[in-house]
Amino acid sequence: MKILSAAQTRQADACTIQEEGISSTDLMERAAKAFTGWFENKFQSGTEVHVFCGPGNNGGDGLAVSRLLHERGHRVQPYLVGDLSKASDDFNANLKRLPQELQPIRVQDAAAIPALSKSAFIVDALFGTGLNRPVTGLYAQVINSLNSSGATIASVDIPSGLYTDSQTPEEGAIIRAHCTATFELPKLAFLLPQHEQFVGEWHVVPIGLSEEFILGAPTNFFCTTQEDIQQLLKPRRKFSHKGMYGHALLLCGGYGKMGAAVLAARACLRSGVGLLTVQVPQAGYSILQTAVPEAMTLTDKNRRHLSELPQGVEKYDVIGVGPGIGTERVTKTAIGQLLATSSHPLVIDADAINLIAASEKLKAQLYKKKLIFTPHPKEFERLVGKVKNDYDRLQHLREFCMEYKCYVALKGSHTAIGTPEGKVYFNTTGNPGMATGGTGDVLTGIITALVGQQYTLEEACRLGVYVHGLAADLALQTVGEIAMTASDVIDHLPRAFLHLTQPMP
Ligand SMILES: NC(=O)C1=CN([C@@H]2O[C@H](COP(=O)(O)OP(=O)(O)OC[C@H]3O[C@@H](n4cnc5c(N)ncnc54)[C@H](OP(=O)(O)O)[C@@H]3O)[C@@H](O)[C@H]2O)[C@@H](O)CC1
Ligand SMILES: Nc1ncnc2c1ncn2[C@@H]1O[C@H](COP(=O)(O)OP(=O)(O)O)[C@@H](O)[C@H]1O
Ligand SMILES: [K+]
Repeated sequence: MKILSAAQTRQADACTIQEEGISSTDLMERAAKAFTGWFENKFQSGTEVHVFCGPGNNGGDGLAVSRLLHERGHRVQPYLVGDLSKASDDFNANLKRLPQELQPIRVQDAAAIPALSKSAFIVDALFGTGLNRPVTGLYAQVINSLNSSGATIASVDIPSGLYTDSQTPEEGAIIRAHCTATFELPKLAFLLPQHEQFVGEWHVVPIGLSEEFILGAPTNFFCTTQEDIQQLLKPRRKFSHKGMYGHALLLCGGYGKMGAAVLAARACLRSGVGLLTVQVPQAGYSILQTAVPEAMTLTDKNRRHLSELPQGVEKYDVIGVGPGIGTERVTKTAIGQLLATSSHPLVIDADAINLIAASEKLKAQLYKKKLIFTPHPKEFERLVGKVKNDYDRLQHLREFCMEYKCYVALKGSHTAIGTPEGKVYFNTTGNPGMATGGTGDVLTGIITALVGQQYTLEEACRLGVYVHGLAADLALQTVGEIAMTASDVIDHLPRAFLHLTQPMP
């Protein structure tokens, strides 16, 4: 699913109106109905709803929502905020359509807002994607007052004051919504951790914008949907054998961190790899053989750390390296050898990233390789330097991938997958139960297995990250967020793959 800019969203609205031969008021009615349906579904009926409307079309939506909620039996109070001399035509049309009983309150001073009960609902329709400067003055006072009211805030399209696709200036006030229903497509701002406090839980509500326009609109940003992933999955062939699903090598584990190798290996095997060899320091031999009998185990000459590559490293179809390996000098030498000798795809995680990040010599060896990096945000900053904010991080992600022609799965709540073409795919599965040691090792194992099965590097990243989060979402039903461990995620990989391979409805 594409993510469009604010400007493209306006064009999509205009194009839809022209294509369908409808008026902009008709499209607004559609948007208001979609919001109202979502709101009622979420909050049930009979509630007290205060709708705050700004002067533009977002405010117009608010007025239409007020009318529709009133018709459906809610106790509704609309508010008109600010200078109405500039009100949009569709705002005015919807103001006229308000029934007699709904007398709006004019707010020209934040003091005009009555105290709202904590059980009340606020619909935030002050500004949408047409915001063109930071919110200050009266509007900021209103926003601050609503934020501190304690009532539940539901934003129409986007929390008012938040920029859709670029950094909101610090001086601008922003609504802190509990939830947001956005029209047709997710907005880039929703996917960034720095906006969690503003956006809350968000949902996309379709309003039938022009498919043709969306299809042709250029963008670098996408959200991965289940449908996208189901189209990527390759069924196993009846006469296939293990040799057709790749022989993967994992270089993982170190003294005291052999669990990282076990987790990556178990996840790799649960993700369909044909054969798996794991090389661990000598101290890990019995651990691996006992914990993961399906994997072949090689030992390093070093007792505690990775220090060498196995013989015949070229025979493996893919190599996953990093979890638990530490940053000893001997390990750095081994990573250097790996980058120098292997022509096969590498999945590079954890301390392998840290070692590369700290060495210009190793970085210089990254060119012309088939590489996937799976850093968390700290590891990513070690690679690219300190970032200023989440937009800056995205820009660094795109530049790093374009420079080294590599893939990076930048992990987080919405893991962002950067590609050599400068595109970014945001993941939509996963939950905070995954914020626990070892879940990243699981991801390394999954992606390594998928590359081994001849998925392209891009497919392996998107599918791997999606199924990793899906397994955790399925684990929620039995273990919940608090008790979830990395092993629970592995244990739910079978259900996650089953879920994806079942026929689409
Ligand atoms: N187009 C369609 O058909 C559909 C659109 N839809 C809905 O429309 C929304 C977009 O509407 P929009 O483009 O009218 O912009 P909107 O967000 O209401 O704000 C613009 C107004 O605010 C003002 N203003 C801006 N920044 C300001 C600031 N910091 N402080 C103070 N004022 C500021 C600006 O005035 P000016 O810049 O001239 O001062 C102008 O008056 C979209 O999110 C969706 O909800 C849906 O109904 C589907 C159909
Ligand atoms: N709040 C969250 N919501 C969704 N996914 C999360 C959340 N926190 C962490 N994750 C996922 O969990 C994994 C954590 O990886 P990482 O930090 O490398 O852990 P470790 O190094 O302990 O294995 C990543 O895939 C990340 O996307
Ligand atoms: K809004």
